Amino acid sequence: MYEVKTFNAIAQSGLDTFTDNFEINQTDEPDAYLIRSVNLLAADFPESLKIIVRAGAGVNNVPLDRATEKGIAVFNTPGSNANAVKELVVALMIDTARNLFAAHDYSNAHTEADVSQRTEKDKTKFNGTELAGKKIAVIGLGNVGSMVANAALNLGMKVIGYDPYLSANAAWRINNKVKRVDSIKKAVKTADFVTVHVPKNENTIGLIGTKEMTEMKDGVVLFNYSRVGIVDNHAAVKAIRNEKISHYCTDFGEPVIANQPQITITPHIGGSTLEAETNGAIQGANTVMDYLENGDTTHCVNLPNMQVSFETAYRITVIHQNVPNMVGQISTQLAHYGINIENMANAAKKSVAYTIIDIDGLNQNNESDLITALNSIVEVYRVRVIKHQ
Ligand SMILES: NC(=O)C1=CN([C@@H]2O[C@H](COP(=O)(O)OP(=O)(O)OC[C@H]3O[C@@H](n4cnc5c(N)ncnc54)[C@H](O)[C@@H]3O)[C@@H](O)[C@H]2O)C=CC1
Ligand SMILES: O=C(O)C(=O)COP(=O)(O)O
Repeated sequence: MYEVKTFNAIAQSGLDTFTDNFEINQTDEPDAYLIRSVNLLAADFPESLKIIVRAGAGVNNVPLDRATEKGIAVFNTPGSNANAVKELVVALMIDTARNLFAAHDYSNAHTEADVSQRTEKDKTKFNGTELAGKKIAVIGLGNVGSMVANAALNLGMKVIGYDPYLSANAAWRINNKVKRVDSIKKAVKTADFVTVHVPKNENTIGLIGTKEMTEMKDGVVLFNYSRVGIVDNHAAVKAIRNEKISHYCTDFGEPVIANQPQITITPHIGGSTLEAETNGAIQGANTVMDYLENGDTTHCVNLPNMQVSFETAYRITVIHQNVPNMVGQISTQLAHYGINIENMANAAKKSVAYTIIDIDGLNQNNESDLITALNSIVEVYRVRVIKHQ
């Protein structure tokens, strides 16, 4: 029986996905965390913890290097909430183009009797523009960005995309009418709307700052539905004052942008739909089960992605440093305990590697000695022995 501790609101349909081999509880010694936006950057992890699954996209709330060194695999559920973000960005583009929030506030501002009078009175104040024919720059063309780009094309917009690290899979999803360019400057130069859909990391903090805003067209509408800090909010406030930006929409409030008519702040609700929460929770539960029962690492963000069919009675998995002679050291220990390897796979991702060893026989008396011996290899972060279900 594996124990799963949850943080944040995890959809019941996801919790119901777990089989009887898993128990959801708030134990201090869980095998798995299933989380959303909880900030774990300063958290201590219990020794029992083997996997953290972020139901959603962004893993900037998890200390990835520290998790790796503790032998904890970290996963996300890519794409599970992308459509929700896309629809919100499209809604806000229409809102800003048609002055929807201001029009709503105007109609309701006074007494009930005023509402009908106001219906015709000042409507020219709220004249808008249409999206068709306008240009949008999409920075980051992954799960969310590709959907925003394709939706914008369907609305009759011209779309320019910038993503220097685009995966082949993501590239297939993008309509070939999206014009791809090789710099942010080229992407934003003539765009009426600029939207950013990149992960938050050391390379993307301040990705859109004063310099990039200066390169934008006067009157641009800017969106940050990625993370706080990817767009420099201080620079955005200045650019609004200078009439460079006409409206800024973001999912991440900060005091510097509070209570300003040209700034729309939503309280991090990009992925908050019934459908997205359901997708993320079900995908997350399946990920927890697959890793704990099979050792597979599809969509793992800190280990190489491996999927090896589990045909034998036992599987040994080892998370270790990516240095020479690891496979040699591991197989020497297995030989020492008289264990014959049926199948072995090894892959690396930057400084970390993952080895899967399938075996048919394991003397139960030797199991803990074997684990101790493998764990005593200094470059090893974690060893697990999984019994075939
Ligand atoms: N507001 C909300 O509720 C939500 C926010 N997000 C945020 O949006 C981000 C993107 O989400 P997904 O599209 O699902 O992730 P993704 O991983 O599918 O796509 C991210 C894309 O950004 C690209 N990229 C990375 N660095 C870049 C750079 N410097 N310049 C241009 N492109 C760059 C990558 O190549 C990738 O194609 C997440 O990391 C998360 O922070 C995601 C979902 C919900
Ligand atoms: O998936 C993401 O990256 C999100 O930002 C969604 O966050 P949430 O799960 O709604 O707290």
